[in-house]
Formats: sequence, structure tokens, C-alpha cells
Amino acid sequence: MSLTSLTDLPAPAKLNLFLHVVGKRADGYHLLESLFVLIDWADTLHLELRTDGQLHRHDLGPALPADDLCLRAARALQAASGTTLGVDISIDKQVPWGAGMGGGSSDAATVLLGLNRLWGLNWPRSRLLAIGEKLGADVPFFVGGRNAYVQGIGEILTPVSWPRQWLAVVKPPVAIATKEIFSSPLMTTRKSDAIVMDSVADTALELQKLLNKQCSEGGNDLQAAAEALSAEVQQARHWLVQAFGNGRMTGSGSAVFADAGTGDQPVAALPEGNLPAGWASKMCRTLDHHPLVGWAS
Ligand SMILES: C[C@@](CO)(OP(=O)(O)O)[C@H](O)COP(=O)(O)OP(=O)(O)OC[C@H]1O[C@@H](n2ccc(N)nc2=O)[C@H](O)[C@@H]1O
Ligand SMILES: Nc1ncnc2c1ncn2[C@@H]1O[C@H](COP(=O)(O)OP(=O)(O)O)[C@@H](O)[C@H]1O
Repeated sequence: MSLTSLTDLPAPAKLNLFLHVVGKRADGYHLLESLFVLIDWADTLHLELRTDGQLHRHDLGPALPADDLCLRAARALQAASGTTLGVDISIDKQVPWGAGMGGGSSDAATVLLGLNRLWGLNWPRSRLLAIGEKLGADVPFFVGGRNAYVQGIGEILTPVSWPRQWLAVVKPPVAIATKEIFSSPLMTTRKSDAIVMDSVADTALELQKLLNKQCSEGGNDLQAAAEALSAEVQQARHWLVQAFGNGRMTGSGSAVFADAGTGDQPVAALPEGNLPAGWASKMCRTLDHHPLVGWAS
């Protein structure tokens, strides 16, 4: 019997354990190098098949923009596949947005992976990646489903296995436009050297070592520009530095996070009572991989 619904599909967020700007493309987009890791802060989506071809979204939590990334992903897959089927998408939004946590991009990836199954398309992952790339720079990472060293503007993915880690995340109630950060005068002086791999026999091990080094140095080349635009981002990071001894921004912000250890318990608790009203926070753990990683070949 064919499927009529898929419930409780997770769309986990990501953090950038480091983010370097290493160049600029001819079209003005900045070339990045970053380690993207999946975390256990996730939205939940439910997909209900429609036979009339219509695409609708129902917000179970906070209201999303009318034409959000879920609907854009569904529309793109419907057009590319030529299916006459539609879907009702219900979304329980838990991940803060305007955060640099890729929540919207993850929702889009979960819609692509879910509809691939619900609509009986059974496309290989490579075809879903090509659609994801057009929806947003972070979407291919979530469709790929593996923690990854990411290059280009997000389309070059090298999967890496990353040890389980606690990460304390704080999101102040501000959203800074990614464009505003990249056009900041501070960005002209904030640039890192690209990672150079020695030509050694075990390139995976070599990459792991280099990524470890970048993470322990903890750089995000967008952080200074974001902090110049928002005192709250700086305040959030200082708050984490006091509590955990370290703190840095993810993506283009405004969320910041601290390494809270690799043991059975985090090295310290998030003293959430000290945060101003309206700030979100969560003690997160990295995921080994996306829960839907097996959903496309
Ligand atoms: C920098 C990252 C890292 O993950 O930030 P987060 O989205 O996670 O915060 C992403 O690649 C963000 O990608 P995405 O969110 O798709 O960026 P867009 O909205 O397309 O970018 C808005 C504008 O920022 C500039 N931009 C964006 C990405 C990039 N690599 N170089 C740029 O110069 C461009 O001017 C672009 O028009
Ligand atoms: N499903 C969605 N969830 C969150 N934001 C969305 C969604 N669809 C579109 N957006 C828009 O995309 C912007 C970026 O959100 P998001 O993808 O979560 O990225 P990030 O927080 O990493 O910048 C939001 O400010 C919002 O306006």
C-alpha cells in the first residue's frame, strides 16, 4: 500500500565550529571554509499526502513567513519531478531563526527527503542535492546528512566523523541580515588562509587533525562584524565565556555557543535564570549524523 503520511520527521539545527572566509567569487559571494555539525535542537515536521496537487503549510508553533523554505522546497521538487501530488506540511518550529543555526535550511532538506518518499519518487541523494543548492547555501549540508567540512559557498561537502560533544547555545533576540555582515567594512580585513592539506597517505586523518586545530582556535571571521552591529551578540558571547571559559558565534549569528566538554555530562550547567527575558538557550549535543541520513541513496 502506498504511503499517505509521514509523521515526526526531525529537522535538526547545525553549528559552525569554525567559519573562515578564504576568498571572494567573481559574483561577490564569499568563499568559506567551515566545520558544520548537527545538534539535537530540532524542528518536527509532519507530511500529509494531497492528491489535488496543492501545497500548504500549517504552523503548530510560532508563525513562519508565508512563503517559507518548506513550501519553496516542496514547490521546487514538485516542479522538477512533474508529480501531480501535493502535501500538507505541519511544522513545530523549535529552532530559533535568524540564528546562524540553519533551521530553515534544515526544514527544507527534511521536506525534500520526506516528499521523495511520500510522493514515491525514490530519487538518489544527488538529485535532491541539486535542488537543495538552489534553495539556499546551507541546504546541501542537511540533505547530505553528515557532519562535514564545508567549502565553496556551502556546496562542497567532505563528510567527517566528529566526536560527541556538548555545546551550550545562547540566542539573543536579534536577527542580523547575512548581507549586512558580509558588506561590513570589518570584513575587508577579516580573512583567513585556506586550509592546505599535505599530500600524505591518510588524508582523512590529516583533515581531522587540521579541523581539530581550527576548532580549538575557535575562529569565526563573521563574528567581529556581527558584534559591531549588535551589542547583544557580544553580550551573549561574554556571558558564555564567563560560564564556560569560551564562546563563539555560529554562521552569521546571532546565536553563540560554547564548548561544554565531551564527557557523560557537560562541564557546567547553563545558568539560564541569569539570561534576560526573550533570550533562548539550550545545552545541546552533537549528532553523529542526521536521523534521516538513510532516506536517500
Ligand atoms: C554564512 C552562512 C554559513 O552557514 O551563514 P548562516 O546562514 O548559517 O548564518 C551561510 O553560508 C549563508 O548562506 P545564506 O543564508 O544562503 O546566504 P544568503 O541569504 O544567500 O546571503 C545573503 C547575502 O550575503 C552575502 N553572502 C552570503 C553568503 C556568502 N558565502 N557570501 C556572501 O557574500 C551575499 O551578498 C548574499 O546576497
Ligand atoms: N522554515 C523556516 N524556518 C525558519 N526561517 C525561515 C524558514 N523559511 C524561511 N525562513 C527565513 O529564513 C531566514 C533564515 O533562517 P534560517 O534558515 O533558520 O537561517 P539562519 O538562522 O541560519 O540564518 C529567517 O530569518 C526567515 O525569515
